[in-house]
Amino acid sequence: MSQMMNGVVPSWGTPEKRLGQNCIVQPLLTDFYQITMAYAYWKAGKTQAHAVFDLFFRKNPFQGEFTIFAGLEECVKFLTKFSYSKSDIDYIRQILPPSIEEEFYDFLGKLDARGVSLYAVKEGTVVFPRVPLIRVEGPLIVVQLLETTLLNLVNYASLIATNASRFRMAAGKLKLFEFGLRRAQGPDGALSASRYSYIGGFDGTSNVLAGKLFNIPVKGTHAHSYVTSFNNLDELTVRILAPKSGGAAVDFVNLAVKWREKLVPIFNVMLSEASDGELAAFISFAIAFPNGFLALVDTYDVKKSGLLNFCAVALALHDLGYAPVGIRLDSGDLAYLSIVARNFFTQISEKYNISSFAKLMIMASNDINEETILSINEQGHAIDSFGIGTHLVTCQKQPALGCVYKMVEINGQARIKLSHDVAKVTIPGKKEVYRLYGENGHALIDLLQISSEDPPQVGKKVLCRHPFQESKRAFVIPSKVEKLLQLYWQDGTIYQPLPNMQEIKEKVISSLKIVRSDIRRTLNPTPYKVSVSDDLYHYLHNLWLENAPIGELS
Ligand SMILES: Nc1ncnc2c1ncn2[C@@H]1O[C@H](COP(=O)(O)OP(=O)(O)OP(=O)(O)O)[C@@H](O)[C@H]1O
Ligand SMILES: O=P(O)(O)OC[C@H]1O[C@H](OP(=O)(O)OP(=O)(O)O)[C@H](O)[C@@H]1O
Ligand SMILES: O=C(O)c1cccnc1
Ligand SMILES: [Mg+2]
Repeated sequence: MSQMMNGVVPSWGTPEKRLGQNCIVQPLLTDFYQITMAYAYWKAGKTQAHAVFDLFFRKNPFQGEFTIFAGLEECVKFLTKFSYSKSDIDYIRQILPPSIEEEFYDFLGKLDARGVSLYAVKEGTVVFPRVPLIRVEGPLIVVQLLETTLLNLVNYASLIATNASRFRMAAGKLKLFEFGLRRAQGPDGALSASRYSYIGGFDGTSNVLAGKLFNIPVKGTHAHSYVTSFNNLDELTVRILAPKSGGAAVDFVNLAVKWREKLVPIFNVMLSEASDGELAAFISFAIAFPNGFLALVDTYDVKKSGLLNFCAVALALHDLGYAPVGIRLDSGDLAYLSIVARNFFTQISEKYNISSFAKLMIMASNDINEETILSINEQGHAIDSFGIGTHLVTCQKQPALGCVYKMVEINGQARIKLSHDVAKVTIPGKKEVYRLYGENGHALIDLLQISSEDPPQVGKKVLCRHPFQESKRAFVIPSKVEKLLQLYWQDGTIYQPLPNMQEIKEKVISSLKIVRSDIRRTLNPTPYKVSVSDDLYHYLHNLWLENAPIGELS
């Protein structure tokens, strides 16, 4: 059975949608320390301070070497409605100490994001460690207050989109359906999982609310409980079905039973081994959905019962002019059973001259992860689609992406965050990011520059340096230069149209194509290079020396 929602609804269209997932994305969806810092900044007279923050991550997830950036639309929408309501202020008053000056609450009540500018990489782009995905500029207090919410909106979205894109790469052209609602991290996790796995390459979801809110195709089969709820054929109260082209209804139960008897020699089983309850369940489901009959065949025994019962009902439907859809396997050796099923379908197709029978859909589910798909591919199989829940939505292999939000400039002065771990030292200053392409269309390197530097030019040699290892540098002559950070929000308006879900989905596909296959592969992928310009290299290291205290040995 399958349902597809039609009509193009922008993913942020109607007021109804605004009340959906996003009603919980509001200024109080933050860490308390942002609000205490806001007071301390205010008290310290920093209301006019102007800051620049970068949002970036340091390590790709899933032992991979790439990440898909997602969540931008939600970030921009958050800015459009960033302001504290009266009840928000009343609540903040309750949680802050009584010593807080009353004027601070007046100040908070008037805050909004009109003074903020937000630059970002396009949603759906393949991104790499240390590259600023979002640059936020504006009044210190406001841009600080945005930190937690922006990170929350980007981290899981990007993690899921990346996970989904990895499943997509493993599955090739096979269909992928997200079945994770029951296993997801709460209702919001589930909705985000459905939305961003669709962006990352899935074809549909079982999550009905996600379908309604985001216009994602909704798909579904049935559960084992539907099968176990039937004991025998006598229970069936509705027993007839009219042919698809109209006319008198026929005894559909009888038709299916006759087919089952005829099929017994093909399946080489004893009729007594096949479950009558399962046959009754399949018959009733086919009567309910004659045009979308897809049956779960592993409740009792795939070979001895499920496939035989399915084929009997599918052939009865075919007699009446309906096209059955296929089966779902949810246990056992999925590669092997899919081949067994396909062989039966092919035999029946040949014996009864029904070509469509050989192409019945075989869906597999049951705790599937990226490795299962890769292994099943190696073994050989006849699966057409996968239903994937737990491993996709919980990102079991790596449950969080570590995006951080770091101050890089205050009042025009660059800021650096030092660390004993060199990889954690921030790259200071307001920066631009350029993606430099080689002749074959593949991305060669990302280059971070101080924003006042001239952009690199096509055909002109540019020195790209490793940010921390002096000896690692390379000259690049780019065939194409792409400026990654674009302005999305300024002066209280959305500066350029936000792409819809379909466009973001396409961006993921086109963006992955520009990444070399050795960077994309699962096993020991090659790291992509992210570099700094020579000027930024010196700027960074001078500031590092200025800020690093000189120790004394004793
Ligand atoms: N051909 C295959 N190659 C690799 N992994 C497979 C293959 N077929 C199934 N799997 C995976 O093996 C695991 C089998 O799960 P498990 O051991 O719980 O058995 P099961 O089939 O679910 O049994 P049951 O439902 O009867 O308890 C699942 O994670 C499934 O995705
Ligand atoms: O395995 P996942 O990737 O999470 O995919 C979703 C699972 O959810 C359903 O059953 P459920 O696990 O609830 O019950 P069952 O496996 O015992 O049938 C379905 O049959 C899948 O097995
Ligand atoms: O429709 C299905 O088959 C389905 C939906 C959710 C979870 N497991 C299976
Ligand atoms: Mg299961």
